[in-house]
Amino acid sequence: MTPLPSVTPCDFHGTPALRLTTGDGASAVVSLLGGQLLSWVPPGEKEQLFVSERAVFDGSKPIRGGVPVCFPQFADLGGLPKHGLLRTRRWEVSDQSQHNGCTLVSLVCGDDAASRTLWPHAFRAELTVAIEGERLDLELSLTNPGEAPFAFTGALHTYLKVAEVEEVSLEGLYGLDYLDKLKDAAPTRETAPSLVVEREVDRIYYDCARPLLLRDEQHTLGINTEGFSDVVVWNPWEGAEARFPDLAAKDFRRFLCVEAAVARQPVTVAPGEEWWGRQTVVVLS
Ligand SMILES: O=P(O)(O)OC[C@H]1O[C@@H](O)[C@H](O)[C@@H](O)[C@@H]1O
Repeated sequence: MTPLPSVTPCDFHGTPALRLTTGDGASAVVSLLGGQLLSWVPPGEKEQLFVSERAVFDGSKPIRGGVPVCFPQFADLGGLPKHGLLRTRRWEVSDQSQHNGCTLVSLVCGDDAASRTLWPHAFRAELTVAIEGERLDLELSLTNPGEAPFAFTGALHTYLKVAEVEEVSLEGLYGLDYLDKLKDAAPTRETAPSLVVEREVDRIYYDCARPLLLRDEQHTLGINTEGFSDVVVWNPWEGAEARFPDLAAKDFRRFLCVEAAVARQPVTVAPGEEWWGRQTVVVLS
C-alpha cells in the first residue's frame, strides 16, 4: 500500500519529535530539542544519518548525531558555549506541509532571557526540513528582529552515516584552501583529488561553492550548499570515546561529518534583515 504523506508527532528516545513521510516512502525525524534532524531514510534506502547509541536526549547536552544546528558560534570560534546556543534549546513548529511529493516542516527558535545573558541580541532561527524522493533539503534562515546588527558563525553539522569511514572518499575539495584545526598552522591548499579518512580529521574548507560527492562501496551521495561559505569535515578517529563520552569506541567508523558552515568570516545581519543558507543531500546511486 502506498504510504500517505504526513507530519506526525512522535517520541524519539524520549524526546518529542516529528516524523515526516512522503508518498514514495521517504521518511525523516526531526527533534524539537535542538531543532535537530535525527533520521533520514530515502525510499528503499537505509538510514543516512548517524545518531550515537550513547546520545543523551534529556537536553543536558547536545544530541550526538543527526544534524545539530550551530549558531551564533561555530565550534570554539568565540567565547560562547561550543557551537553556540541552539543545540539544547526547545524549538517550536512554525509550518508544515505536503505537496507535489515533498513533505516539509519548519521549526523556529528565538532569543530569550537566557540567550541574551550570553549573547545580547534578538534573533529568530528557522530550520526547514524538506524530503522529496531521494533528496533532503535543510534550510536555515536567521533573522535579526532587533535594533543592532549581529555577526555570527555557524553550521549545519551533518553526521552522515557510513558503513566504514576508512572506505569512503569525499570528492570536490581539490584546490580549495583549508584550515587544519589539528595543526597550529596557516591555511593550506587541498592537493588530493579526494579526501580519505585515515586519521582524525577536523578541517574548514574555505569558499566551497561546488557540489561534493561522498562515495562508499554501496552508494554515492551528492552534497550541495547555498549561502554557507565553507565546508567542515570532521571525524574524531580512534580514542574518540575518551574525549566524547557520548560516542562508543567504534562509532568513529560509522560517520563522517560534512558540515555546511560559516566559519572563516562571520556574517553580519543588519536589523530587520535575514540570512539564508541551505544544505542539500541527494542519493545519486
Ligand atoms: O562535541 P561537539 O561540540 O559536538 O563538537 C564536535 C566537533 O564539531 C566539529 O564541527 C568541530 O570542527 C570539531 O572541532 C568539534 O570537536
